[in-house]
Amino acid sequence: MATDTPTKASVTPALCGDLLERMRHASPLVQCITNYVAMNYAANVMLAAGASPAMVHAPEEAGEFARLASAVTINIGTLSSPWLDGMRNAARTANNIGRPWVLDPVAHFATAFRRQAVEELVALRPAVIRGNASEIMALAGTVSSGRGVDAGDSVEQAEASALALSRRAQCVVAVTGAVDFVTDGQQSVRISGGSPLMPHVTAMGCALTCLVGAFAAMAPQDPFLASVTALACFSAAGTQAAQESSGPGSFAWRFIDALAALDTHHLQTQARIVAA
Ligand SMILES: Nc1ncnc2c1ncn2[C@@H]1O[C@H](COP(=O)(O)OP(=O)(O)OP(=O)(O)O)[C@@H](O)[C@H]1O
Ligand SMILES: Cc1ncsc1CCO
Ligand SMILES: [Mg+2]
Repeated sequence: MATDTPTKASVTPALCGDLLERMRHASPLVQCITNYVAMNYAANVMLAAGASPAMVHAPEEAGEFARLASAVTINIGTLSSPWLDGMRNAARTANNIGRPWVLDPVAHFATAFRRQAVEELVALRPAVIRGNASEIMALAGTVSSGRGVDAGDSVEQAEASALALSRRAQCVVAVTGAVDFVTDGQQSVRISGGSPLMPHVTAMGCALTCLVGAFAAMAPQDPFLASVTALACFSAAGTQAAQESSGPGSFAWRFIDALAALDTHHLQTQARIVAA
């Protein structure tokens, strides 16, 4: 299908391929504060892609560790007070020393604790917010149908919210689902591919957030390119893995193999990135 279709946006599959190559070569250290569910899968996804993940979240060390990392990712999936302290410390350090950090506002609309935590974290200036459609709609103040960690809305329904959130929070917003949407408030793209099996494997979105961090580490001045590249890698690996999978179990491990085997040329010729 449409391969290297020129986009009005500044991102092309060729640029994504170059960034993948550079990321693999540098293998950036990324501090991933993610949830108990995602930790193992996300670390394996990062290693398969070529990054170096470290799941470091304790409040006593999260801020100190952020100094060592080239990017930080923060996911509130299994939030608790001490974890929130660690998140604050890491986000503050990242800001102070100019490291990009990525926010995944898992089910932030569900409880007052989560809502307040995410409000505070958004104020700490993430470079990218990555979430599913319901999470992004709710964060923009739109009525949404999310239930727990799963989306109840389509990405299409969330696009206007993503744009509004991007302008308000002054960051890139990446909404994922059947066709992903990424915007920095000025330029937007849609990325298609992947597989309907993906929402049936827990923590794929959380792992993707970590991968956005890996690319942001390599392109701190261009979080839009970093986000699109991570999403394009997931789409390409997801399409590939689904061809041989008999269900979500085999898909989960085949996806890791497909990500490790994803070559730059394949990404450059097969990525389906279209200006929105
Ligand atoms: N129906 C679908 N078809 C193709 N790809 C999909 C589909 N749904 C989700 N994806 C892909 O799955 C990945 C994870 O996105 P998703 O929106 O499911 O995250 P999430 O809801 O935050 O997941 P989790 O909270 O379980 O980590 C993305 O790469 C996205 O493009
Ligand atoms: C299932 C689940 N519960 C809290 S976080 C998480 C991983 C998917 O977001
Ligand atoms: Mg999620």
